[in-house]
Parts: sequence; C-alpha cells; structure tokens
Amino acid sequence: MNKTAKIYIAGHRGLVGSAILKSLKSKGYTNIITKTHSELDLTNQEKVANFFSKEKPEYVFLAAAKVGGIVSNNTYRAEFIYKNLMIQSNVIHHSYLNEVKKLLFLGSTCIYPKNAPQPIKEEHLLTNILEYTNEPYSIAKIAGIKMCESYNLQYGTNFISVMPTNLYGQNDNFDLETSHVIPALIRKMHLAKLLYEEKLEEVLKNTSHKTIEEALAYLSLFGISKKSVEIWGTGLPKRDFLWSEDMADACVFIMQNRDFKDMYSLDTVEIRNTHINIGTGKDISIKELAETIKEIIGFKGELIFNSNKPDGTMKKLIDVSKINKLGWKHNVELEEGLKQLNDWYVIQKLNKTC
Ligand SMILES: NC(=O)C1=CN([C@@H]2O[C@H](COP(=O)(O)OP(=O)(O)OC[C@H]3O[C@@H](n4cnc5c(N)ncnc54)[C@H](OP(=O)(O)O)[C@@H]3O)[C@@H](O)[C@H]2O)C=CC1
Ligand SMILES: C[C@H]1O[C@H](OP(=O)(O)OP(=O)(O)OC[C@H]2O[C@@H](n3cnc4c(=O)[nH]c(N)nc43)[C@H](O)[C@@H]2O)[C@@H](O)[C@@H](O)C1=O
Repeated sequence: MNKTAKIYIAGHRGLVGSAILKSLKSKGYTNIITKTHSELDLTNQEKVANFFSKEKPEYVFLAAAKVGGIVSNNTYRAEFIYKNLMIQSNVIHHSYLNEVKKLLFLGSTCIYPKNAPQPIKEEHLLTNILEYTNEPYSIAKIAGIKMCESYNLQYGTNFISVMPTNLYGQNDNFDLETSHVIPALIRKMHLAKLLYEEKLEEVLKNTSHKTIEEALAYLSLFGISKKSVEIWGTGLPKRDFLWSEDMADACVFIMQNRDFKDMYSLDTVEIRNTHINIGTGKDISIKELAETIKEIIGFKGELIFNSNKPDGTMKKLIDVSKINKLGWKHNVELEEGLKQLNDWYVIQKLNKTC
C-alpha cells in the first residue's frame, strides 16, 4: 500500500473508522476517499455499484456496519442482520468487480460459540451454538468471513477478515440504550455525580430534555440517581477491551504487511482458518470494570447490579497468539485507555449541549 494509493474507508466517522483515518493520515497516506452515510448508503446496491465503478479504490477498509451494545443487538435484531448483510455484501462484491487489491473486513468476536473454550482461538468458529442476544449480528459477520474466504478461493482476491474484541475510544456512541458498556458506564456515572453535586443545569445540558423533571424521569429509566448507578446484568461476565486506536493500528498493519495467504497458511487445511482475532488477550469482569470507572470519575454512590438485564456471553477472552506471531501487539492498557476516554468525554461531551 504505497502512500498515494487510493484508499476507501467505509464508516470513517465511526469509532474504528475515525481511528483508521487518523492513523493513515499520520502515516502520510494522501489519497483517502470517504463518504458519509447520507452521501452513500451502503445498503443500496445501485449506489454502491456506481461509487465503486467511478472511484475505483485500490484498498478498502470495511468499518461501516450497524453496531451497538447488548440491548441494542437484542432489540433491533432485524436491523442488525439486514443492514450488516447488505452493507458487507455490497462492499465486498463491488470490491471484487472493481479489482480492489486488498480489502479488510471487520467482523467481531461475537462470531464464536457462547461457551467456546477460553481463550477463544480462530478455529472455534462454527463449532457450537451462538449467544442469542447477538445472534443476528453474529450470523451476518460469519457470512462476511465466508464471503471473503469464498471470493479469495474462487476469484483469487485478497480479502482479509479481522475479528476485534470489544472496542472503546474516542468518537464512541454514548447513548444510554444503544451503546456498549464502557461509554454507557462513563456517561451514567458522570450524570449521577452531577446529580450528587446538585449541578442540575449541567444535567439538563447533558440530556435532550427541556425540563429537569423530564431529565430526571429519563435518567431513572436507566437507574441513574445521586445515590446509585445501575449496572446491567450480574457484573460477572468478563470481556477483553481494546482501545480503538490500537484496533486501527492493527488494521493498518495488516493492510500494509500481510495478505490473506499469510493467515490461511498459519493453520492446517483441515482447520481452514481464514480470519484473525484482534485484542489484548486479557479480560476483566464487568464488576471490576465498573469499579475502575467509578474510581476514575470519582463517583461516590453505589453500584447496583440488575440481573433482569442480560449478561450475554459470560466469558469472551480471545487468543491473540496469531496476530502476535504476525508481528502486532496492543499498546494501550485498559486503565490508561479508560482515563484517556474519560478526559476526552469531559472535554468533548460533558460540557457540551446534547
Ligand atoms: N465497537 C465495538 O466494540 C466493536 C466493533 N466491531 C466492528 O468494527 C466495525 C466498526 O465499528 P464501530 O466503529 O464501533 O461502529 P460505529 O457505529 O462507531 O460506526 C459505524 C460506521 O458505519 C457507518 N454506517 C452505518 N450504516 C451505514 C450505511 N448504511 N451506509 C453507510 N455508512 C453506514 C456509520 O455512519 P453513521 O454514523 O453516519 O450512521 C458509522 O460511520 C464494525 O464492523 C463493527 O461490527 C467489532 C467488534 C467490537
Ligand atoms: C462488541 C460486542 O458488543 C455486544 O456484546 P457485549 O460484549 O455483551 O457488549 P456490551 O458492551 O453491550 O455489554 C458487555 C457487558 O456489560 C454489561 N453492562 C453493564 N452495564 C451496561 C450498560 O449500561 N450498557 C451496556 N451496553 N452493557 C452493560 C452487559 O450486560 C454485558 O454483560 C454484542 O451485542 C456485539 O455487538 C459485540 O460484538
């Protein structure tokens, strides 16, 4: 991938896409194409076909998807399967038709069985049943992996599938209903702290409500009060969290240095691993995570675990030995990343009107 190569980042305003854009720019890439969702709806086959035949990108980072946390996945099941299948089918197929040299497809570690052996290796794909809360999303992601594999084997393309663990970082989604756990807990605890300090004007600024009564009623739906914050589930599930800029770094590293055949040849033909895990290889319970965030923010109230909300997969530690062997390792440890994200949130979101 030379510095003037034409590179398309699909989803460049999202958590990962924005970090990939930043990384490529910092490395001196000058010919990057981006389109917002409203400029190019990737679920629309005709528009995607026109875009690819006009722009002819040489490299594609496929970081556009319908994404969300556990409740969002469980609630908007039809949207998760439909939109993800459409986006990835359109982008992968038109990348093939337009002779894209290399494409990177972002899947997710939720593709693995819910009770997969720990740490989860690439070869555990399709060995048992999936976690039900995110089954539609996972099935779409598995279809994406198999689409890349099939195009590589039949058409000789160079399409690589990476499976990120749970990600967090700047430009994340902080919506209380649809976000992932880290942005949700950061926002919940800041709001509870503002309530505790009786900074009601600031609470109002940080919700989309007109009166403080409406704002308080809304916050109570999410278990946010001056005395306590609700944490979904039992607190016992464990997750491996990766800083989004580390994820972007891994994506750029693979696009610069590795090909599909490097991954394919890592295993026996019988195992036919065609994708690669990206994470830290370390996990933490949601309870420990919540306590760490509480400490960073300085919230003095209680954490209340609501076991009526889903836990999801209990353990999702991934084996990262393959990506490590290929020459990449994460850089930012969780506590450092949480502090950085909290600082960013305070400047970019907490003191701005929603
Ligand atoms: N966040 C995480 O923890 C994890 C993410 N992943 C995967 O990483 C990738 C990136 O995720 P992340 O950055 O978190 O997601 P975000 O939700 O932050 O960003 C997704 C991007 O895709 C764009 N997009 C969505 N639908 C369309 C569409 N129909 N047409 C055009 N653009 C669209 C969005 O644009 P707009 O905002 O304008 O809608 C946005 O820029 C995804 O494939 C996701 O599945 C994998 C594991 C964990
Ligand atoms: C990346 C991954 O993201 C999703 O899966 P998930 O790992 O379950 O992600 P999550 O961040 O939403 O939750 C992690 C854990 O945290 C608990 N939890 C506590 N309190 C809150 C809370 O307030 N919000 C959220 N979202 N979770 C909370 C929550 O109950 C769960 O036990 C997939 O659907 C799938 O899309 C996917 O690939």
